[in-house]
Amino acid sequence: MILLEGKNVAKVYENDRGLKEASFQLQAGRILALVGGNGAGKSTLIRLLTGQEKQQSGEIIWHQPQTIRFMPDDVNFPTMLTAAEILELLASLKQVDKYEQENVLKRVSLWDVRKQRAKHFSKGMLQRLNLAQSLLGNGSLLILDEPTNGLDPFWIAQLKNMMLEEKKKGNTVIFSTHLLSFAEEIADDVLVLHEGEIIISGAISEIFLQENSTSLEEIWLKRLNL
Ligand SMILES: Nc1ncnc2c1ncn2[C@@H]1O[C@H](COP(=O)(O)OP(=O)(O)OP(=O)(O)O)[C@@H](O)[C@H]1O
Repeated sequence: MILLEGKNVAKVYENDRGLKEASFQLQAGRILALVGGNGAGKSTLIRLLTGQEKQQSGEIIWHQPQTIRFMPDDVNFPTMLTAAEILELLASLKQVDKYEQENVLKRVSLWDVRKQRAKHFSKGMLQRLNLAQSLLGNGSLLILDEPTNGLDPFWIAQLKNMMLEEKKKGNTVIFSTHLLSFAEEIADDVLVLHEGEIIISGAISEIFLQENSTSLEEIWLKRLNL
């Protein structure tokens, strides 16, 4: 089932970077990887999907209205607050009760340190708090911008499980990453961006069949004639 369609969607900044006339279809109930190098346009596309920015031209047509849960890549928590206070603040915006807050803090192993101020947290702990806030609530579309940033291999494996749990519940997951292997392992669909343009898109299994390859890296390099 189609979740949304983008038709010639463009958001180009003054430096001529951003997203250039992208057309795409995203499927509901699946895991989609937005892949690309630095500055490829992944976060720009995510900001358009979350409504943080508006495209300059083209349109995004939602076939199914969604409540979005979002994990940004550049979160600035008020670190004078404790982890529990930060989560409570964000939970109140989503009207999420104490029980769910406790569950989610346990899920990311921050329950024992919930009374510590976030300024004493490591990068990985802050990223887990960021993940925790995105898991709160019932939004059927979970968007994660570079969720593996700062996470060690154990937590990357946990993150994978959480994403698969979301899919099992019937939710849609969209995430951005530089890590092709992570995308291959977890995603059903992929959209590869390069300098603001989509160079590969579709179901990963079908792309592998068509390209007679089982490596996104190989296909990506071939597309770029490298
Ligand atoms: N607010 C902005 N003003 C000017 N240029 C911007 C702005 N936001 C993004 N850009 C430019 O658009 C391009 C795409 O940026 P974007 O953040 O979407 O890339 P990305 O694929 O998420 O990259 P990264 O992996 O490095 O986070 C970049 O070259 C960046 O310089």
